[in-house]
Amino acid sequence: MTGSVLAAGSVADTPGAEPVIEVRDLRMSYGDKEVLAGVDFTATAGEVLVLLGPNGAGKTTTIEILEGFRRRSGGEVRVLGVDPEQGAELWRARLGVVLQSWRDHSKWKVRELLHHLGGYYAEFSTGDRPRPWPVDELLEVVGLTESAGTRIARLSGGQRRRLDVAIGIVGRPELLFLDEPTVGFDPEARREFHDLVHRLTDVDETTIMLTTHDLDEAEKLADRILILAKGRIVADGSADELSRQVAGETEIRWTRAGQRFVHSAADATGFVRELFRQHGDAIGDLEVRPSSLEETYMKLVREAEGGAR
Ligand SMILES: Nc1ncnc2c1ncn2[C@@H]1O[C@H](COP(=O)(O)OP(=O)(O)OP(=O)(O)O)[C@@H](O)[C@H]1O
Repeated sequence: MTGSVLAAGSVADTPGAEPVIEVRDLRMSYGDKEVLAGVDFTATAGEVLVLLGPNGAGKTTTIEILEGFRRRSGGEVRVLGVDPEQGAELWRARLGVVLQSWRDHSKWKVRELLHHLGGYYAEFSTGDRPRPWPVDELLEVVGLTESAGTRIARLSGGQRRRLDVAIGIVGRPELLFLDEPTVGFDPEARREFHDLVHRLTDVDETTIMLTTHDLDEAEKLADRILILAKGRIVADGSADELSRQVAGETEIRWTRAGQRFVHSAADATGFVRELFRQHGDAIGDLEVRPSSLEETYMKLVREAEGGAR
């Protein structure tokens, strides 16, 4: 890997300039089956990246490779400046990983478990980032204060997921991976979780990479959305940037003579101009709506899969 664009130390002299995640031409096959066929992206400090893609696209595989839990077939990866396959204990302490629900330790009480796990991070404490997160503060942050003395086996699904998040952040990670974090959350828990994500990035400048199938959630949380399809990143940008990337999707609605009309146009401005030229004052209730993330997502995935638009 010597001489590559990812060579360690290439930008190390400029504090803060080094990307938190750098992925170049990442490839992964399971046996004969190629799941990742050349994935490229970067993440910078404090960004929230949302990885979207159809079932089986390779989102979990990608995240597991970045976490150092899975060996890649090819390509170059740096996470916090380190190849995850070489990641030592100190590197691991700087990462937070929220796995699917924490099933063991069901007899432990919430506070005990967090206190216990947090203990492992004390030796990695720094002036900038005192570790671990004080348990009471952490309980407050994830909304589990009232369940502090509850045995894990007795938590509801949503509370358990909050505990998963608490476990992921107890070491005050610089980079946090969340794989479908809000599955099973009720709307209130979901909103609180979104607030928590914003707090983590605002207060601690934590970089967050998460997967979800909830496009509304993606739109609310993401600084950048990555769409993975057919083994590649087929779109990379904010929700607005992605919708601009997809042409012909602006929806125009209006009423005229008591009737409702809907039309999709690539050149919405031109269409509206023509509409007024023809019908002028007869036009009412005009709405021009850029395509939703769902429409954009569907279109980009279908294009990647070579299907009909
Ligand atoms: N350990 C494994 N051995 C063989 N194939 C695997 C393994 N793990 C995943 N796969 C396959 O790789 C592909 C990608 O799986 P992955 O779980 O990464 O996708 P995903 O995008 O996270 O999917 P979902 O949205 O359904 O969670 C799937 O076809 C899956 O069956």
